[in-house]
Amino acid sequence: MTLLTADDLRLSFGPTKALDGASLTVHPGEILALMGPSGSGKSTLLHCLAGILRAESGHVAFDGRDLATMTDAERSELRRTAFGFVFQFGQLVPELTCLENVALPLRLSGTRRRAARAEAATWLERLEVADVAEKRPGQVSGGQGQRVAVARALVTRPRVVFADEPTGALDSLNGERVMQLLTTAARDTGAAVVLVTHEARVAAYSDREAIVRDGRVREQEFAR
Ligand SMILES: Nc1ncnc2c1ncn2[C@@H]1O[C@H](COP(=O)(O)OP(=O)(O)OP(=O)(O)O)[C@@H](O)[C@H]1O
Repeated sequence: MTLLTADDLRLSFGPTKALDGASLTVHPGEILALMGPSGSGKSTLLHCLAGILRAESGHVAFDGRDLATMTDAERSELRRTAFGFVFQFGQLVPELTCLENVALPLRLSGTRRRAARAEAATWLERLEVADVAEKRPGQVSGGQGQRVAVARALVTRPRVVFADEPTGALDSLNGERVMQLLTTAARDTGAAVVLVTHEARVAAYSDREAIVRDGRVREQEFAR
Protein backbone atom coordinates (compact mmCIF):
# COMPACT_ATOMS: atom_id res chain seq x y z
CA MET A 1 0.00 0.00 0.00
CA THR A 2 1.29 3.43 -0.87
CA LEU A 3 0.18 6.75 0.58
CA LEU A 4 2.05 9.21 -1.55
CA THR A 5 3.90 8.71 -4.82
CA ALA A 6 6.01 10.89 -7.06
CA ASP A 7 6.46 9.57 -10.57
CA ASP A 8 9.15 10.93 -12.91
CA LEU A 9 9.00 14.56 -11.75
CA ARG A 10 10.85 17.20 -13.75
CA LEU A 11 11.14 20.84 -12.80
CA SER A 12 13.66 23.49 -13.86
CA PHE A 13 14.42 26.93 -12.47
CA GLY A 14 15.90 28.68 -15.50
CA PRO A 15 18.84 26.54 -16.62
CA THR A 16 18.88 24.54 -13.35
CA LYS A 17 17.21 21.16 -13.47
CA ALA A 18 16.08 20.93 -9.83
CA LEU A 19 14.18 17.70 -10.50
CA ASP A 20 15.22 15.47 -13.37
CA GLY A 21 13.04 12.37 -13.27
CA ALA A 22 12.50 12.02 -9.53
CA SER A 23 10.32 9.11 -8.37
CA LEU A 24 9.52 8.17 -4.80
CA THR A 25 7.00 6.19 -2.79
CA VAL A 26 5.89 6.96 0.76
CA HIS A 27 4.07 4.24 2.71
CA PRO A 28 1.48 4.93 5.42
CA GLY A 29 3.05 5.63 8.78
CA GLU A 30 6.67 5.35 7.68
CA ILE A 31 9.39 7.81 8.54
CA LEU A 32 11.37 8.50 5.39
CA ALA A 33 14.54 10.59 5.32
CA LEU A 34 15.54 12.38 2.11
CA MET A 35 19.29 12.85 2.12
CA GLY A 36 21.83 13.96 -0.46
CA PRO A 37 24.16 16.83 -1.35
CA SER A 38 23.24 20.49 -1.13
CA GLY A 39 21.29 21.62 -4.18
CA SER A 40 20.38 18.06 -5.22
CA GLY A 41 16.64 18.77 -5.20
CA LYS A 42 15.47 17.53 -1.79
CA SER A 43 13.42 20.61 -0.84
CA THR A 44 12.00 20.92 -4.34
CA LEU A 45 10.89 17.28 -4.21
CA LEU A 46 9.31 17.81 -0.79
CA HIS A 47 7.44 20.88 -2.05
CA CYS A 48 6.14 18.93 -5.06
CA LEU A 49 5.02 16.01 -2.86
CA ALA A 50 3.17 18.48 -0.62
CA GLY A 51 1.42 20.17 -3.55
CA ILE A 52 3.16 23.50 -2.87
CA LEU A 53 5.10 23.41 -6.16
CA ARG A 54 3.90 21.81 -9.36
CA ALA A 55 6.37 19.86 -11.50
CA GLU A 56 6.53 20.59 -15.23
CA SER A 57 6.00 16.92 -15.95
CA GLY A 58 5.33 13.76 -14.00
CA HIS A 59 2.70 13.02 -11.38
CA VAL A 60 2.18 13.22 -7.64
CA ALA A 61 -0.62 11.13 -6.17
CA PHE A 62 -1.96 11.08 -2.61
CA ASP A 63 -4.19 8.15 -1.70
CA GLY A 64 -4.39 7.34 -5.40
CA ARG A 65 -5.53 10.84 -6.42
CA ASP A 66 -3.37 12.87 -8.79
CA LEU A 67 -2.78 16.29 -7.20
CA ALA A 68 -2.76 17.91 -10.65
CA THR A 69 -6.40 16.91 -11.24
CA MET A 70 -7.53 18.69 -8.06
CA THR A 71 -8.72 22.30 -8.01
CA ASP A 72 -6.64 24.84 -6.06
CA ALA A 73 -9.30 24.73 -3.33
CA GLU A 74 -9.11 20.93 -3.10
CA ARG A 75 -5.31 21.04 -2.87
CA SER A 76 -5.48 23.70 -0.13
CA GLU A 77 -7.99 21.58 1.75
CA LEU A 78 -5.71 18.56 1.43
CA ARG A 79 -2.74 20.54 2.78
CA ARG A 80 -4.83 21.82 5.67
CA THR A 81 -6.38 18.51 6.69
CA ALA A 82 -4.08 15.67 5.59
CA PHE A 83 -0.65 17.33 5.69
CA GLY A 84 1.39 18.92 8.47
CA PHE A 85 4.53 21.02 8.00
CA VAL A 86 7.65 21.67 10.06
CA PHE A 87 10.36 23.91 8.63
CA GLN A 88 13.74 25.02 9.90
CA PHE A 89 12.40 28.25 11.37
CA GLY A 90 10.04 31.18 10.90
CA GLN A 91 6.85 29.18 10.74
CA LEU A 92 5.02 30.35 13.85
CA VAL A 93 2.83 33.44 13.74
CA PRO A 94 4.75 35.99 15.86
CA GLU A 95 1.67 37.89 17.08
CA LEU A 96 -0.01 34.80 18.53
CA THR A 97 0.92 32.96 21.72
CA CYS A 98 2.39 29.47 21.37
CA LEU A 99 -0.95 27.99 22.46
CA GLU A 100 -2.83 30.05 19.86
CA ASN A 101 -0.31 28.98 17.20
CA VAL A 102 -1.02 25.32 17.90
CA ALA A 103 -4.78 25.92 18.07
CA LEU A 104 -4.78 27.83 14.77
CA PRO A 105 -5.00 24.86 12.33
CA LEU A 106 -7.96 23.51 14.31
CA ARG A 107 -9.66 26.91 14.31
CA LEU A 108 -9.17 27.09 10.52
CA SER A 109 -10.88 23.70 10.22
CA GLY A 110 -13.90 24.95 12.17
CA THR A 111 -13.14 23.64 15.67
CA ARG A 112 -14.61 25.90 18.36
CA ARG A 113 -12.20 28.10 20.29
CA ARG A 114 -12.44 26.32 23.60
CA ALA A 115 -12.03 22.82 22.19
CA ALA A 116 -9.16 23.97 19.94
CA ARG A 117 -7.33 25.53 22.89
CA ALA A 118 -7.82 22.41 25.02
CA GLU A 119 -6.47 20.15 22.28
CA ALA A 120 -3.55 22.53 21.68
CA ALA A 121 -2.70 22.47 25.39
CA THR A 122 -2.60 18.65 25.30
CA TRP A 123 -0.16 18.77 22.39
CA LEU A 124 2.09 21.32 24.09
CA GLU A 125 2.22 19.00 27.09
CA ARG A 126 3.03 16.04 24.89
CA LEU A 127 5.92 17.99 23.35
CA GLU A 128 7.06 19.01 26.85
CA VAL A 129 6.54 22.74 26.31
CA ALA A 130 3.35 23.37 28.30
CA ASP A 131 5.22 26.12 30.16
CA VAL A 132 5.53 28.33 27.07
CA ALA A 133 1.80 28.24 26.21
CA GLU A 134 1.19 31.92 26.91
CA LYS A 135 4.49 33.18 25.47
CA ARG A 136 4.94 34.50 21.95
CA PRO A 137 7.37 32.69 19.59
CA GLY A 138 9.89 35.55 19.94
CA GLN A 139 10.10 34.87 23.68
CA VAL A 140 11.01 31.16 23.53
CA SER A 141 14.22 29.29 22.70
CA GLY A 142 14.87 27.69 19.31
CA GLY A 143 14.28 24.20 20.68
CA GLN A 144 11.04 25.23 22.39
CA GLY A 145 9.87 26.94 19.19
CA GLN A 146 10.49 23.78 17.14
CA ARG A 147 8.54 21.70 19.65
CA VAL A 148 5.65 24.15 19.35
CA ALA A 149 5.96 23.84 15.55
CA VAL A 150 5.82 20.04 15.80
CA ALA A 151 2.72 20.31 18.01
CA ARG A 152 1.13 22.60 15.44
CA ALA A 153 1.97 20.21 12.60
CA LEU A 154 0.43 17.22 14.39
CA VAL A 155 -2.59 18.78 16.11
CA THR A 156 -4.86 18.08 13.13
CA ARG A 157 -3.69 14.44 13.07
CA PRO A 158 -2.37 14.62 9.51
CA ARG A 159 -1.56 11.56 7.39
CA VAL A 160 1.82 13.03 6.36
CA VAL A 161 4.16 15.46 8.10
CA PHE A 162 6.65 17.21 5.81
CA ALA A 163 9.72 18.27 7.75
CA ASP A 164 12.42 20.28 5.94
CA GLU A 165 15.57 20.42 8.09
CA PRO A 166 13.44 20.60 11.27
CA THR A 167 16.54 20.54 13.49
CA GLY A 168 18.80 22.58 11.20
CA ALA A 169 18.89 25.58 13.52
CA LEU A 170 19.28 23.61 16.77
CA ASP A 171 22.28 22.30 18.69
CA SER A 172 22.68 18.52 18.63
CA LEU A 173 21.06 17.85 22.02
CA ASN A 174 17.96 19.91 21.23
CA GLY A 175 17.88 18.48 17.72
CA GLU A 176 17.86 14.91 19.03
CA ARG A 177 15.07 15.69 21.48
CA VAL A 178 12.93 17.32 18.78
CA MET A 179 13.47 14.26 16.55
CA GLN A 180 12.54 11.88 19.38
CA LEU A 181 9.37 13.83 20.12
CA LEU A 182 8.44 14.23 16.44
CA THR A 183 8.91 10.55 15.60
CA THR A 184 7.15 9.33 18.76
CA ALA A 185 4.16 11.60 18.12
CA ALA A 186 4.05 10.55 14.45
CA ARG A 187 4.13 6.86 15.37
CA ASP A 188 1.41 7.36 18.01
CA THR A 189 -0.89 9.05 15.50
CA GLY A 190 0.07 6.91 12.49
CA ALA A 191 1.36 9.87 10.49
CA ALA A 192 4.03 9.29 7.85
CA VAL A 193 6.99 11.69 7.98
CA VAL A 194 8.96 12.92 4.97
CA LEU A 195 12.10 14.41 6.43
CA VAL A 196 14.77 16.39 4.59
CA THR A 197 18.09 16.38 6.42
CA HIS A 198 21.84 16.63 5.91
CA GLU A 199 22.62 14.92 9.15
CA ALA A 200 23.06 11.17 9.52
CA ARG A 201 22.23 11.55 13.20
CA VAL A 202 18.81 12.96 12.31
CA ALA A 203 18.22 10.44 9.53
CA ALA A 204 18.89 7.70 12.09
CA TYR A 205 15.35 8.33 13.40
CA SER A 206 13.87 7.25 10.07
CA ASP A 207 12.71 3.82 8.93
CA ARG A 208 14.16 4.34 5.48
CA GLU A 209 16.55 6.66 3.69
CA ALA A 210 16.29 7.83 0.10
CA ILE A 211 19.27 9.57 -1.50
CA VAL A 212 18.58 12.47 -3.86
CA ARG A 213 21.30 13.27 -6.40
CA ASP A 214 21.10 15.58 -9.42
CA GLY A 215 17.33 15.83 -9.18
CA ARG A 216 16.69 12.10 -8.95
CA VAL A 217 16.16 9.59 -6.20
CA ARG A 218 19.19 7.40 -6.73
CA GLU A 219 18.75 4.90 -3.97
CA GLN A 220 15.95 3.94 -1.70
CA GLU A 221 17.45 2.00 1.11
CA PHE A 222 15.66 -0.03 3.69
CA ALA A 223 18.00 1.18 6.38
CA ARG A 224 16.73 -0.67 9.40
N1 LIG B 1 12.94 29.17 -6.44
C1 LIG B 1 14.07 28.83 -7.05
N2 LIG B 1 14.60 29.62 -8.01
C2 LIG B 1 15.74 29.27 -8.64
N3 LIG B 1 16.45 28.16 -8.38
C3 LIG B 1 15.98 27.34 -7.43
C4 LIG B 1 14.78 27.64 -6.69
N4 LIG B 1 14.57 26.62 -5.82
C5 LIG B 1 15.59 25.77 -5.97
N5 LIG B 1 16.43 26.19 -6.94
C6 LIG B 1 17.64 25.46 -7.39
O1 LIG B 1 17.26 24.11 -7.65
C7 LIG B 1 18.26 23.20 -7.17
C8 LIG B 1 17.64 22.28 -6.15
O2 LIG B 1 17.32 23.04 -4.97
P1 LIG B 1 16.75 22.40 -3.63
O3 LIG B 1 16.52 23.50 -2.68
O4 LIG B 1 15.63 21.50 -3.96
O5 LIG B 1 17.99 21.50 -3.16
P2 LIG B 1 18.27 20.83 -1.74
O6 LIG B 1 18.78 19.48 -2.03
O7 LIG B 1 17.07 20.95 -0.88
O8 LIG B 1 19.44 21.75 -1.21
P3 LIG B 1 19.91 22.09 0.30
O9 LIG B 1 20.31 20.79 0.89
O10 LIG B 1 21.07 23.01 0.10
O11 LIG B 1 18.75 22.74 0.97
C9 LIG B 1 19.40 24.07 -6.65
O12 LIG B 1 20.34 24.22 -7.68
C10 LIG B 1 18.72 25.38 -6.34
O13 LIG B 1 19.65 26.45 -6.44
